Amino acid sequence: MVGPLRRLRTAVSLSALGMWLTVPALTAMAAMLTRDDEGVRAQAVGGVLALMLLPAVLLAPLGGTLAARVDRRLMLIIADVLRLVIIVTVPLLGMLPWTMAAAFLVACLNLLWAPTVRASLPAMAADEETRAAARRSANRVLFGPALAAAPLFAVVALVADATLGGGSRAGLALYVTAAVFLASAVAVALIREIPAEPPAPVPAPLKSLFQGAGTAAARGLGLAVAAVSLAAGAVVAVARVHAGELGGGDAGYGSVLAGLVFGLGFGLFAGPRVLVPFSRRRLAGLAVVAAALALAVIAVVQNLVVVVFATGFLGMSAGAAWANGSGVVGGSGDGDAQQDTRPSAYLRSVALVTAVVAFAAVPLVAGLIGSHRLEVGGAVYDVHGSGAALLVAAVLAAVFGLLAYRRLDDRRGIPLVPDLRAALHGDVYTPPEQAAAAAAQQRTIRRERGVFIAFEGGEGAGKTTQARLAAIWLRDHGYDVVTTYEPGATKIGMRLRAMLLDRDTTGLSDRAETLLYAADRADHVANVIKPAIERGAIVVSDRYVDSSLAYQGFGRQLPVEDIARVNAWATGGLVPDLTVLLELPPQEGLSRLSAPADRIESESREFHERVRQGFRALAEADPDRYLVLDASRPQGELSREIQYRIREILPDPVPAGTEDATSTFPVIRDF
Ligand SMILES: Nc1ncnc2c1ncn2[C@@H]1O[C@H](COP(=O)(O)OP(=O)(O)O)[C@@H](O)[C@H]1O
Ligand SMILES: Cc1cn([C@H]2C[C@H](O)[C@@H](COP(=O)(O)OP(=O)(O)O)O2)c(=O)[nH]c1=O
Repeated sequence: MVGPLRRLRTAVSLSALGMWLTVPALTAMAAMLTRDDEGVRAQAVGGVLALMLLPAVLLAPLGGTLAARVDRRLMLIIADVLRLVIIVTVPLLGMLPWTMAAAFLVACLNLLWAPTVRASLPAMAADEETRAAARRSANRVLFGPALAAAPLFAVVALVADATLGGGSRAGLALYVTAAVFLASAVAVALIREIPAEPPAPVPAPLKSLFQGAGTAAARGLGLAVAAVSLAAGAVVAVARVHAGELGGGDAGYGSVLAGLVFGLGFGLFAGPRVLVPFSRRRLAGLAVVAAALALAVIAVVQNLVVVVFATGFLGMSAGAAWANGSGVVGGSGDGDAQQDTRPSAYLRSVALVTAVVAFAAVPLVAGLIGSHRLEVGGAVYDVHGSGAALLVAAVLAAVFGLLAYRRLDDRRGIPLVPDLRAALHGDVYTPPEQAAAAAAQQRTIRRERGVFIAFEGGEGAGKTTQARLAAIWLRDHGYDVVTTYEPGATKIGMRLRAMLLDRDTTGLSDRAETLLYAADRADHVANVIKPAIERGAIVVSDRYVDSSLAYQGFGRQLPVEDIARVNAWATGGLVPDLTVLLELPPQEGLSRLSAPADRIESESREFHERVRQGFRALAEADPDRYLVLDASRPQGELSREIQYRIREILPDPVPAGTEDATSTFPVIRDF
């Protein structure tokens, strides 16, 4: 049954193409019929557009109910044929009132046709899986052809310009549209049967609007949606007239519409996928403001190419605002009636009603303002009514957008620019005060527990020696000390160490090596370091995270931030209280070693030099946490310096609470 489904999809796509073509074709006709009076012209175009949306606002549920009563195949054919007939009569009669009536009637037929399509596509599917896919693809079938319709209209307009005289130009697009409907009707007729599936109920836009948003987030988004719908609606409403003023004609009009639909499609697709660490709500608000700015550019810059690109940007911003916004309220955002929620129905109603208002009001305002020639300081400006009306709409959209941004903002008090910059680098921004407070809190928490000291440095720098000396000294002072090392301090760790350091391990990728060290570390922290710290012990570790940053980051030249992130996750963010860095030229350290070189030790000289520089850079970036020592100095001197520094961070050797216990100790008296 996949065959018939595909055939139906093709037929319906053709019909959808016809539906989208009627928009520019009918508006162009209206513009042509009123070409002598600029004010009337803008209003005629806006009127046609508003009439095309009005049925969706007023009659949407009725269309759905009616569609459910008639045989689907018949309904699709009737809708195609009637639309064809109406469209063909428009250029034949060449009258504005009929053009406007045609817009309304075609839109009513669209209203019968669209729910039929939604119910028919899944019904043609053979099994449940294809049925679900067909249901999901219904939007693509209905809206996708808009992408083809705008450029097709532009091409038809160019052809008409080149071949036909003034009066019949706008007619060609309508004849093409009629032909597309005819092709669709024939294609549907060739399909033998379309089984019925119970139709999904179509919500009433005005009722949704009246019922309200339901949630505060949806109310904020309502403002955002109103703003982008106003911006996009304003452009569409005056695009024909504005393109004419900029010397573009119908082809220019088609290009502007193409810019809008392609931008919109791209924004809907890419919107949720960009700047992933960034707040979706903030992004939705910003996208609205961007759309308003694009509208201002369209209003002010009198150049058709700029206008086309700015319209594309406007569409993209509007799409991104919609996609991110409807994600916030949990709606499907793509008009899928199957999973409709109250907020998403509300948002769609807001979009629809605002667009109708924009279609009707923006040309009216344009007509009221009219065209003027301004002379400011010798320079002459042509002020077109359409441009001025767009500017008014842009200001309104910007105000709505800013209000929406403020209402939606879920990161109040966090400055936008660093937040954006961090998101561009793939991070979530934390303000310095917050980060410092968190770090301080972490430090006090750790202090109340145990202490964690790491020894770092290149090969043969003396880490093992100094860690051992420090542990002996601490134990002498009555501390519970755990000495440990990386890699390989746990059972699993030992096996990882063997893999990592065995010279027979060949071809291990740098990333895999990083992850194996991190895996060893995760096990080490969970099973050795953390339990010891929690019971109040002092942990002395020979190597820790910084080794990975230096060896795998600087040595292997992998992105250091990535390694830091992986290790932060592996260790649950455990950072040493003190890191002792023993600094030594690699040649000197390597020459101290007696055992045969392992896999890492036998790396090149440049590798070890980079590791050394890496350690230095890490220490410089966080001087409070590091004690950097010249490891070529005598052992005794070094261990004394280390002791001085450790003393500063040591807790009271008698654990807190012990004194209380002692004071209540029964006194032993000698009777
Ligand atoms: N400050 C020092 N000066 C000279 N030799 C040292 C010093 N510290 C350690 N050594 C020697 O260098 C070698 C490597 O020391 P070790 O502590 O195992 O280094 P690491 O653990 O950093 O690889 C050992 O033979 C050790 O005795
Ligand atoms: C902990 C760790 C070690 N290494 C390397 C550095 C060393 O060359 C090697 C083993 O550590 P090392 O301390 O040199 O072991 P030993 O002193 O017992 O030979 O592992 C990394 O590359 N990344 C890491 O994260």
